[in-house]
Amino acid sequence: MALAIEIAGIQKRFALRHTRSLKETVLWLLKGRKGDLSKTFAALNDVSLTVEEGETVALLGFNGSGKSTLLKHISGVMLPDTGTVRTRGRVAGLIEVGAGFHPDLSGRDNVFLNGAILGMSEKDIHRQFDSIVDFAEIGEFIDTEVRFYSSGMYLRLAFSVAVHTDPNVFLIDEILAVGDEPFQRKCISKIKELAEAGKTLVVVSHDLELIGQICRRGVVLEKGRIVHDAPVAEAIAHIRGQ
Ligand SMILES: Nc1ncnc2c1ncn2[C@@H]1O[C@H](COP(=O)(O)OP(=O)(O)OP(=O)(O)O)[C@@H](O)[C@H]1O
Repeated sequence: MALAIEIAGIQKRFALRHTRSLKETVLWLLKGRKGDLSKTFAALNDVSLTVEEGETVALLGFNGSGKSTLLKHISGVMLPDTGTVRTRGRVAGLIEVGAGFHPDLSGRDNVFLNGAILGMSEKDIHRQFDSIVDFAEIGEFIDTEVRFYSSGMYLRLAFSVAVHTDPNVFLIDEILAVGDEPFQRKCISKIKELAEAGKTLVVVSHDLELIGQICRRGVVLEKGRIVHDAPVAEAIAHIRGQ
């Protein structure tokens, strides 16, 4: 099997923003700005992960463990400080609701904008347009500017565009939570369909029941490091401390 995702030794540091006292700042200036005034921490630390084509992987871990940051590196919206991330084929999904949408454009224009960002040709988007709007159940609101959309409506349109791009690698962050129950069910069955069609899935969720249904493999992160990589039931048991 070919690799869909290959992550080698990545590190990502963020600044810990906290207010410095006037004294600390003056001392720092007097010392000729030597040293770093702001502290940093590693949100991802020496993370290596390979995912084969067709695998369904859950990223698990407590709040702040680095799951979303890792997903953003796979999608390419974030770059590592060191190490490499390689993906094969078209990568799409839902990481942040509304990312890639322009608030002043209508739903219709955003379908074209977002579809293009995700690598669809204009012809493809025209061909799929009705199906995208049908799946999203946006109806007559398709010509409304998306800044007037509710978060659930954003999610519907973004999810619908993403699944219609025919991605090789599909990424999903917690995001489904803003959809209502019928739409969530519809998304979950679509995600299962993608998995059955041999697409690679990487899912971040605290809903362990759902994760158990969708994914076969579970990767557990703790303070920016991978601490467990196992069949999903085992990874879930690890998270639950069993
Ligand atoms: N752009 C950023 N700038 C600074 N710090 C960030 C940034 N993005 C994430 N972080 C920090 O990196 C750490 C990991 O965040 P991340 O969102 O990846 O965690 P997570 O495992 O997805 O958490 P949760 O389960 O709460 O969603 C957190 O401490 C977070 O505050």
